[in-house]
Amino acid sequence: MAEKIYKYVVVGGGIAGVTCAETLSMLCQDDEILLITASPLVKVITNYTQISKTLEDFDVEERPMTSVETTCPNVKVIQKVIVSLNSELCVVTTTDGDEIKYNKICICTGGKPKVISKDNPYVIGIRDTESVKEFQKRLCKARRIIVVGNGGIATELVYEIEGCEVIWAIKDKSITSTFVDPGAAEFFLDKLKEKKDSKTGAPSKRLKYTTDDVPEEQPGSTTMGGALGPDWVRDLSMVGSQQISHKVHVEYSVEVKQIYNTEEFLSSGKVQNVLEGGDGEYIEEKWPVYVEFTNNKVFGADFVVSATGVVPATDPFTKGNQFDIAEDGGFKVNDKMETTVKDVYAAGDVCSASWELAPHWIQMRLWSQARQMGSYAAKCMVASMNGENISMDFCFELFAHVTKFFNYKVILLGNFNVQKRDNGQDYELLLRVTKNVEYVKVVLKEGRLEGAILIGETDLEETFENLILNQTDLTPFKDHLLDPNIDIDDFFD
Ligand SMILES: Cc1cc2nc3c(=O)[nH]c(=O)nc-3n(C[C@H](O)[C@H](O)[C@H](O)COP(=O)(O)OP(=O)(O)OC[C@H]3O[C@@H](n4cnc5c(N)ncnc54)[C@H](O)[C@@H]3O)c2cc1C
Ligand SMILES: NC(=O)C1=CN([C@@H]2O[C@H](COP(=O)(O)OP(=O)(O)OC[C@H]3O[C@@H](n4cnc5c(N)ncnc54)[C@H](OP(=O)(O)O)[C@@H]3O)[C@@H](O)[C@H]2O)C=CC1
Repeated sequence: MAEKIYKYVVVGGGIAGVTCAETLSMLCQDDEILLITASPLVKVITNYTQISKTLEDFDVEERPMTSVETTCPNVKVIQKVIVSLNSELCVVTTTDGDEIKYNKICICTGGKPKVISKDNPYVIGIRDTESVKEFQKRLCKARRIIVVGNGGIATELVYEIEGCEVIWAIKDKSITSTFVDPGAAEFFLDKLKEKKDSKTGAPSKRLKYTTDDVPEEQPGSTTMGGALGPDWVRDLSMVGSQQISHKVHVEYSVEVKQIYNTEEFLSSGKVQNVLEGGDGEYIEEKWPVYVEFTNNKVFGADFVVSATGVVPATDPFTKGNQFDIAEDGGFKVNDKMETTVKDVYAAGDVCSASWELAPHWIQMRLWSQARQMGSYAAKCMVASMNGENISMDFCFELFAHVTKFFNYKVILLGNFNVQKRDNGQDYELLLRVTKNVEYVKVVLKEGRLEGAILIGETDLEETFENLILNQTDLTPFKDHLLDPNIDIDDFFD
């Protein structure tokens, strides 16, 4: 019998992989598509709505992997971990020695948390459902934890945790710096100090599956499940062991210098630093772990959460293959989502966009981009198979992200933090702030809109999106752009 060769293979059961497989299934209804996932639960997008040209909203559900076969009958899903790729022979090998042949393959293996002091038992990272369970198990007994990092996970955690003191250690001079500017950070600070009565927002109505509902993971497998995403904190109990509501201390402009266990610390001769740096009231207590920061202050805690970003999970594929790897560790992909190895595509957190990026688009490892890349990669694979040309998807024209921080709606558009700075160009910032209600910042370059940060219910997103895309010269209207008494939609009609 002839050896089976799959025309299309997709690796990864996260948003990028599942979207890629679903799109392939739709485009090639006569072909069998193989989706290989290490995790028994896959991530599926539901309730997708396009809010505007580039802004999108959707829910994400974790479902048993077989659900993809139900909705896409020409997709076969198997739970296996890929350990190597032979790109010459177009074969991937799994932990149990199975060899799978492909014509075209898309790697969507996501990322792993970039955990500081990875082997320290008191330091944990958060990525998937299992790691959150571990976090909750520890939190319910904890009186104080240290959260290191200043991005999405840290921001969501420090806002949600109750009944446990949080020391939030950040490298920067302002909070949430991966997403917002210092002005918006200041706007958020009130919420950080606010006493929380109970969880705000409606509980998620989504179905929840756990790994107990599905077959066991393969023995010996350490591969993680898909990354968590929007709303991951909403249904979770984030309560420690103390009778306190919400107590966060931000330690600014620091990095971790050293981590000690109790014995190491007590014999280190640095006990005095706790008195100087921490709240003196805790000096009598013994903590399981002590963290010394670069400002020489030391804080004791029950455990440390390292929310310090992700490293693309390229490992099993790189050995013996000539992949170009970007500085951030991802597979470099071109404008057709092709890696530098023939017939190998990559999408989602595992890849690094290495085409000439549109002026108002940046890559951030986000749920929406995983979906967009997975879908576009599938289209590129099919176009290549059919010898057709394909133009870049419109979603890569403008960076657009909707999320929620400190219970505010947050919309980020374009070059919102002047991440892409043209040297020699003057950028002008316009601001409109109403304390506890909204924060609006726009970035102008030569009178044209470059980007915007919209916090609160501003209703400005669609107009600003158009202004960035059209590059309208706003010089004559600049003074009215953020005037709350002017209906900006009418202004530009
Ligand atoms: C706590 C948390 C909160 C987040 N919140 C948001 C948010 O609010 N908004 C937002 O936009 N983004 C958010 N993100 C980011 C978002 O979740 C990711 O960008 C996105 O899910 C990445 O999808 P992916 O498919 O590329 O990778 P993943 O979801 O990581 O999926 C990778 C898949 O590959 C599989 N795999 C890995 N290695 C192998 C292998 N060797 N063999 C076979 N299979 C393998 C894994 O099991 C998994 O199924 C959050 C991330 C985290 C961790
Ligand atoms: N609502 C949303 O949109 C959310 C999105 N996410 C996404 O999930 C992924 C994982 O989240 P997260 O881990 O928070 O990653 P992020 O990339 O959002 O943030 C990581 C943070 O850790 C800092 N950092 C990196 N290394 C160190 C270090 N050694 N010591 C101290 N700080 C360090 C980074 O600073 P620097 O940048 O200076 O290196 C950055 O502030 C990200 O892709 C994120 O975008 C997560 C939660 C919510």
